[in-house]
Amino acid sequence: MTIDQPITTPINGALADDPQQALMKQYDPRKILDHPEFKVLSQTEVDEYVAKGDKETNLACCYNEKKEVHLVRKPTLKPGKGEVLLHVRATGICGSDVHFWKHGRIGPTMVVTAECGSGHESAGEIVEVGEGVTQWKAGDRVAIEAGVPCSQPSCDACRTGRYNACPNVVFFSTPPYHGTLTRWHLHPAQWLHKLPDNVSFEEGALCEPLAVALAGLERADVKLGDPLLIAGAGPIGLVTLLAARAAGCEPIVITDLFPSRLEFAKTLVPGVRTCLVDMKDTPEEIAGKVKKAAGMDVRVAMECTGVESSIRAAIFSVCFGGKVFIVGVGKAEQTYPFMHLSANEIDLQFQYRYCNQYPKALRIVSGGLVDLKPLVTHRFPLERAVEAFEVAADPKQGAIKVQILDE
Ligand SMILES: NC(=O)c1ccc[n+]([C@@H]2O[C@H](COP(=O)([O-])OP(=O)(O)OC[C@H]3O[C@@H](n4cnc5c(N)ncnc54)[C@H](O)[C@@H]3O)[C@@H](O)[C@H]2O)c1
Ligand SMILES: OC[C@H](O)C(O)[C@@H](O)CO
Repeated sequence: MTIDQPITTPINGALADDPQQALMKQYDPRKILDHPEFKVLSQTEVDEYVAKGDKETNLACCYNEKKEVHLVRKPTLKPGKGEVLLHVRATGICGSDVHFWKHGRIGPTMVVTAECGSGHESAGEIVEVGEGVTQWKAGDRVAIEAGVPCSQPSCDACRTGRYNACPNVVFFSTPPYHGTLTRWHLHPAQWLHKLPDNVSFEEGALCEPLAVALAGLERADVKLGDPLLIAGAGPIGLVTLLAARAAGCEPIVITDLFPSRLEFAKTLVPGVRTCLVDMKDTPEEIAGKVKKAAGMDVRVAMECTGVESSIRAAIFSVCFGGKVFIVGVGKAEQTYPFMHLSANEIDLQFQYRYCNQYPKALRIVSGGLVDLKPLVTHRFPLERAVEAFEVAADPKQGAIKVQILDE
């Protein structure tokens, strides 16, 4: 089933002889793009695969620099030393996947310059192990860690365990690296996490956004009984809500611009207090609503929108000595109320992905502290991944988490 293919041309200057860049070389996107098997598929060709009941071809979903999203046929590469080949069984569409499709970039460095495979919220089943892999066998069910750092002793970030800061991390579905929204995916054996028997592939895939939430709550140092604000009831705000409830925060106030998102939050966590934000509200007015809903100033605000006015509102919502923890990603330059921050000893803290969170996420889900299942509102087979993207990108569809499943 698998083909070995040498690297041909470099992309984005990613190739070098530096041992620290070995991983980037291993995941050089040109291995896929230059391969004779690689092909952008027309709808007719996709329909033919469906009509034949084909479950072998390596279909994947790519976005590109022309702001298109489509299915492609990819080569199925053979697992090398230390790698495994996975059958990806569930993948969630992340806001960043949609953003790369629609806008072609996130910030100055993550730029779509070619066909790029989407998806990094995935779980799957091992089908083949490469040389030297002893910890896994065919049939094992795993959550796929979305970012693989270089793990070189010369890398401070990796050596000290803060591997989200690794400058050479291969983060799947972040250009130039292809994603995990594909039928057959190669992955380093040590960056997989065994799914407990009572955790489904869908929940395993959701451990990626849960890892974001857990990293945030851990670094924000939230404690039992902390009054908490969560700004934004998108998937990240909602997994943060689930985890914050499990961590014992009380009261929790969640904000959003859409009543439907707040209603969803209430069904997810009964007892959560909600606060509808009007675009015309000033940050001080939003803070007034939040305090009224909480009945007090909150101690920590988990900001999950990245929107400047929402961050300002969070700053005005926290108590003296409180903290605004910014998970959301927004405008490159933003203005915050310096004197208010200073006179109230408010900490601002930021987050870039996560590290060391998957094992904890899986324990929490397996142990029943967090139920991720209700977050999946839409499911599509791999062959209909483009439709899945359209639903995820259209707010009128009311999706929370769209997942692509492959039997
Ligand atoms: N720091 C990280 O490592 C990391 C990781 C993943 C996601 N993110 C970021 O986290 C944010 C949330 O991700 P998501 O997938 O939930 O996004 P999303 O866009 O699906 O959800 C954002 C939610 O915030 C709401 N919102 C927007 N403006 C608001 C405002 N002014 N006040 C209140 N609510 C408002 C929206 O209605 C929406 O429901 C994004 O900015 C994303 O880029 C950061
Ligand atoms: O959870 C991880 C995030 O979605 C990624 O950092 C993404 O924003 C770009 O790589």
